Amino acid sequence: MSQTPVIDIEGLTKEYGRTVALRDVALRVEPGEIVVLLGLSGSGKSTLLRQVVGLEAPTSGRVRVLGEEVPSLTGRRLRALRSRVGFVFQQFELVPSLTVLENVLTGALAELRGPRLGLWAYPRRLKLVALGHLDRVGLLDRAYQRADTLSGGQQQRVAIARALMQNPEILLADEPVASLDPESSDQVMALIREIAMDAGLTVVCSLHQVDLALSWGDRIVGLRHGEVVLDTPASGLSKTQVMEVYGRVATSTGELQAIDTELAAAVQLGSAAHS
Ligand SMILES: Nc1ncnc2c1ncn2[C@@H]1O[C@H](COP(=O)(O)OP(=O)(O)OP(=O)(O)O)[C@@H](O)[C@H]1O
Repeated sequence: MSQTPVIDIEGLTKEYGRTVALRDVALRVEPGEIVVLLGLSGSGKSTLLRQVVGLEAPTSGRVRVLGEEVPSLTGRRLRALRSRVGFVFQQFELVPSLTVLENVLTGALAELRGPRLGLWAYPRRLKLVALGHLDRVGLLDRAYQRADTLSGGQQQRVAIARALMQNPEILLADEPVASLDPESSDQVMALIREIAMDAGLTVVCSLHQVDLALSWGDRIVGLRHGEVVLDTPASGLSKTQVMEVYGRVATSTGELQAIDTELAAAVQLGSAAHS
């Protein structure tokens, strides 16, 4: 018997003027699944993630998340839903001049209602929780350092610790490794997967690298021009099969070239990692 999905999207269309960013998208995500949204730039990945937390209204369709009809939520009920969904971004979005620990603590601001200036302003209980999350992401020894003194991969791990402060049921990650080198990318994706498995978190993560999607996702949902063109378990799937799907649906030489370039880069990275 299938469980109640944590995300249940049907017939979702989002238009920005004449641009159709999402067209009749259906996506059902079960508790604990790690779903990778895979697609070239502009395929609609970020738009879809924004819909999950009600950052924008859909043009049409249904978006149900954790049992709530997201487009109908406003005010306190929308904030309540968002507090159950952690978000990690490509550019980390840390406050550079604050310490690592303060950045993690900002993840609890919704619970505290209102800003806090300085470490002393946070309850000791939350500071201990934040230090625990920093330990979990391997950065306990950096707690009192300014965030901007860390590497990109470390900053993304701080952002993950910050998201964990919400004790989320879903983690959304929008191209979390797009600014990182291959080694840090792998580390961050491994960490997201480990944390999700430990905590029973549901993850929806957008990526444009086929290799990473196959290594770290349970399921791959391929988007192209706002439409779902692939929805399949990752295990047993080869890079060539993924690219074949994109190849079949590519409509222009330019698009095929972009796909080829991404595939070549993925193959190169894969062979470099294994040599
Ligand atoms: N606020 C907006 N206003 C107008 N058009 C938008 C807006 N947001 C997204 N779009 C358009 O919608 C389409 C999908 O964009 P989206 O950012 O969701 O793609 P993406 O797959 O996340 O791309 P990337 O990997 O580059 O982030 C694109 O054509 C984009 O230009």
